[in-house]
Amino acid sequence: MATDSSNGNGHHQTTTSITTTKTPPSPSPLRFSKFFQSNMRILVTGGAGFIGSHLVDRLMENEKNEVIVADNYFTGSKDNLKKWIGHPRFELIRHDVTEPLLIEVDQIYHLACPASPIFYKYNPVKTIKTNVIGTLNMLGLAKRVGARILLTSTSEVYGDPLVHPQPESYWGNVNPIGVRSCYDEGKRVAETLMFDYHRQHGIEIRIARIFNTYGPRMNIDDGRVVSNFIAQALRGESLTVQSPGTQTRSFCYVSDLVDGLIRLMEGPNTGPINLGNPGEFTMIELAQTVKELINPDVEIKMVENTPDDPRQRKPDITKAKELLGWEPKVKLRDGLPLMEENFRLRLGVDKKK
Ligand SMILES: NC(=O)c1ccc[n+]([C@@H]2O[C@H](COP(=O)([O-])OP(=O)(O)OC[C@H]3O[C@@H](n4cnc5c(N)ncnc54)[C@H](O)[C@@H]3O)[C@@H](O)[C@H]2O)c1
Ligand SMILES: O=c1ccn([C@@H]2O[C@H](COP(=O)(O)OP(=O)(O)O[C@H]3OC[C@@H](O)[C@H](O)[C@H]3O)[C@@H](O)[C@H]2O)c(=O)[nH]1
Repeated sequence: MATDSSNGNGHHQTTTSITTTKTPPSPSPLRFSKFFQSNMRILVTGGAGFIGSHLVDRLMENEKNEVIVADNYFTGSKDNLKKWIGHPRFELIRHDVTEPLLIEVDQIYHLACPASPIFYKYNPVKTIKTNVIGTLNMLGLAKRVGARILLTSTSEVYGDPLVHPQPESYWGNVNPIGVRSCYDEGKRVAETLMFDYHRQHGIEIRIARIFNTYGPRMNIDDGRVVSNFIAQALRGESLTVQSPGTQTRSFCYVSDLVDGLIRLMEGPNTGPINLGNPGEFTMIELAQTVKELINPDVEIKMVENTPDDPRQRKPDITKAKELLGWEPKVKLRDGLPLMEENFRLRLGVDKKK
C-alpha cells in the first residue's frame, strides 16, 4: 500500500512501500536442500568498516547464517573482523564494488561507501562511482541470483533540510554541484537505481536512511565529530567545534542502528525508512558533554567550517516505530562512555584513578 504525504514544500510524494507486479527471480534450489549447511548466505559490502563490522557480528551470532564480506579497505580494516577470520561460516574478499562480483547469495547488505566527509571528499569521482556503479553492480548481482538487497542510504539525502525533523516524505534541499554532492547526490541516485530495479525487474529492495551513528571501532582519525571529540579529549587536545557550533545532529548508537537494519531487511517494507536517534544536540552541546564526561581539563575552540554543512538534522522515526517496531534505546550520555572505553584501549590512554 502506498502512502501520500506532503514533503513540506507543497509537493506530494509516495513513500515506504511502492509495490510492483513483477515476480523476483527464484533463489538457488540449494537453499531448499535438506543437506545445505546454512539457510542464509549473506553478503555485506563495506563489512570491514565501522557499521558493517558490527552488523557482521550480529549476523554471525545466528548459526544459520553464512556471511561474506566484500571490502576494498579504503576506510575499513581487517582488524575490525579479526574474530571471524578463519571461521567456517565467514569469508572475507578484497573487492571493489565498482567491479562486478559473481557469487551466490540470498541477501545483500550494501554498505560499501566512505561515510566520513573528509574521506568521501578525498576522491569525489571515486565516491560517485562507488555509489552509482557499485550500487548498479550489487543490483545486477541481486537480479542474477534473486537476492534481497538493502541499501544504507543517508540523512544527507535531505541536504540542508528546510523541514524539521525530517520525515521520509521530504524530498530534501541538496546542492547538486557542491563538494558534498558526490556523497549526497550519489546516495540519491543509488536510491533511484534501487527503485528502478524493483519496479522494472521485481528485485526485493530495502532502503535505510541512516542518521549520524557513533560507537566503538570508528576510525580514530575518521574526521567525524564524535570520534574527533573523543580522541581530542583523550589526547588532551582542544575540542574543535566547527563554526557556528549551533548546527545540530542527532546521534544513534551503533547497536541500535544494527538492530534497525536487520529488522528492515527481515520485514516486508521497502522503505525508505529513517533509522536514527531523535535526541538532537548542537555541536557546542556535544563538545560540552564530551568535556564533562571524558576530560574536564580540555578547552573547546571554534574552528572554520566546511561548505554546505547542514544546519540542522533530526529524524522523524514514526515509520520505523510503526513498521519495524524499532526505536533506539541508548542515550548519548550512555553511548559516549562505551565508545570512550574502546578509544582508550586503542590509544593506550588509561583512566585517571
Ligand atoms: N556512520 C554513519 O553515521 C552513517 C550515516 C549514514 C549513512 N551511513 C552509511 O553506512 C555505510 C557504512 O558507513 P560507516 O560509517 O560504517 O563507514 P566506514 O567508512 O567505516 O565503512 C565503509 C566501508 O566501505 C568500504 N568501501 C568504501 N568504498 C568501497 C568500494 N568502492 N568497494 C568496496 N568497499 C568499499 C570501506 O573500506 C569501509 O570498510 C555507508 O554506506 C554510509 O554511507 C553511515
Ligand atoms: O571536529 C569536528 C568535526 C565535525 N564538526 C561538525 O559536526 C557536525 C557533524 O559532522 P560529521 O563530519 O560528523 O558528519 P555529518 O553530519 O556532516 O555527515 C555525516 O552524515 C551522515 C552520514 O551519511 C555520514 O556519516 C556523514 O556524511 C557538522 O556540523 C560539523 O561541522 C565539528 O564541529 N567538529
